[in-house]
Amino acid sequence: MGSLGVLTTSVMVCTPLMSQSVEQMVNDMFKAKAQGADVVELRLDCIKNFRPQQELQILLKNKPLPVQIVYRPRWQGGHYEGNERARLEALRLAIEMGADYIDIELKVAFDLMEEHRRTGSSSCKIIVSCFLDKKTSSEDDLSYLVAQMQSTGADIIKLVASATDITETARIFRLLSHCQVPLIAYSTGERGLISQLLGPKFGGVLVYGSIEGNSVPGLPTLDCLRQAYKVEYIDTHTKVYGLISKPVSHSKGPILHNPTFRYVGYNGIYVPMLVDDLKEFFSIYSSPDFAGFSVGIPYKEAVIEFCDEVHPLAQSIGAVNTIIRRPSDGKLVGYNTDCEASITAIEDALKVRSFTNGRASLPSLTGSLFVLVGAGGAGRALAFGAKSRGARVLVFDINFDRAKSLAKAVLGEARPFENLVSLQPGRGSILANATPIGMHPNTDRIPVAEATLGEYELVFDAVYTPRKTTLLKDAEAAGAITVSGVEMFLRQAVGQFNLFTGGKGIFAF
Ligand SMILES: O=C1C[C@@](O)(C(=O)O)C[C@@H](O)[C@@H]1O
Repeated sequence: MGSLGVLTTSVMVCTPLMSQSVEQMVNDMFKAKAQGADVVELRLDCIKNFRPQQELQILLKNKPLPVQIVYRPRWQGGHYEGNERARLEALRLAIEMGADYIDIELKVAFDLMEEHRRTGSSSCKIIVSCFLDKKTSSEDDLSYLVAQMQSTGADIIKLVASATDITETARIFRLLSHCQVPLIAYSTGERGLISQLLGPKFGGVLVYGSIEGNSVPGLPTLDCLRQAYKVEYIDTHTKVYGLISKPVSHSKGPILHNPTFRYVGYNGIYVPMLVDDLKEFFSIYSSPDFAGFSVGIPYKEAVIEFCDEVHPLAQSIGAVNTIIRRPSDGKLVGYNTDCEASITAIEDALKVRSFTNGRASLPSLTGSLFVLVGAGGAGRALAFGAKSRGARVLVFDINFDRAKSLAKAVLGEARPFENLVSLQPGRGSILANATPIGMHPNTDRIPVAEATLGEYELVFDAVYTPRKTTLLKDAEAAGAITVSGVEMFLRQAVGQFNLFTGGKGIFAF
């Protein structure tokens, strides 16, 4: 097992503040400090009717931690629309007044740097920055820009590119690894999030995090960076694990796997990966640094094609939710930890009910009717689990062919989705939802008719955000035993964690 990453003192966590008034900006600086920021970026261009002379003084006098001053013009994606001379004058003033860092755009950097060198006795460090808008830039373009920024003599350079696909972020990692000058580089948006989280592994000097309640897409919160990811422990040896999914932001995987890695002293990080194209993804992130993956909706079946080997259970289910890059030969090996996770969660709930009712015999699924809604990756795992315990599986899916094919594989039955609302399953049946119906943000939907819920002995929902879905609430009201997707989530994650760390039986239920 790897050892915990080395505590790096070089990575700084910075909070961009876009407050609209100076008072709010000062308040937010204190909030950022309390939440773990090392430095704040003050976006002067967001302050309404900003008056540099008076207001810079207030900001710099009251700063509780080092500040980066940014006065971003419209032509670089900011809000400042006024005169360019006045803007540069404000930046000069900030240097004189004791700003710790000034951010200047590449286009104006040569002149300002020259002036700073001539007059410069100040300790203010200059960040030369460049923002690339929507269109994707080639790696050569990016390297050229970095070289240009470096040639200004900047203390730090900053490059921000938008990412239309997670694979574009790999360019950022290569730039970070090769740059001679301290480099801040990241891709924006949800697809670029890993550039923030993994930046320190590849040599990035700064990670951005937002204060609670001011969330920005693609920007983790300070609390998340400090508590879940512990960015200060990420080093070049840190192994990367990620959840490949779309959507991905609902996952609780990062807040479960990261602290657990640390708890057992394993130098790993687990990050959400919003993937659009599996083929492209696996071809780009093929290095041993990317040591393993969880697989979420909608990719659990499709991902099999990209595995070099598939564990027999996952092969028979036809769905993989865990992939390990085998250290000895780099091959991708697929597993399924969903199947045992979901079935044992259901069995344990039945056992608990049986004990509390004082029944002598242990309940079993043998012979029960198992009504499954959703024949995707999670549904397949449930169907195979139920079948292995001797249940009769009845499958519904909006895609009837998909339902039929799963029913055939588990010697069960498929019925058209429209029939689900009128299904009368009979007492003692089990209902399992394996569709995203009811998942955040569309939490008020349920996959079956509420009136039929009273017939089920147990209702399971694979959805775990929210923890208690509307389906589970209604089922509980109808008297059924309910099993939350959180149970399945935790159990599959334990299986995954043991595979990731190679530490057989570290945790078990
Ligand atoms: O179904 C799930 C949940 C999950 O997608 C998540 O949300 O973290 C992770 C998957 O590995 C697992 O099979």
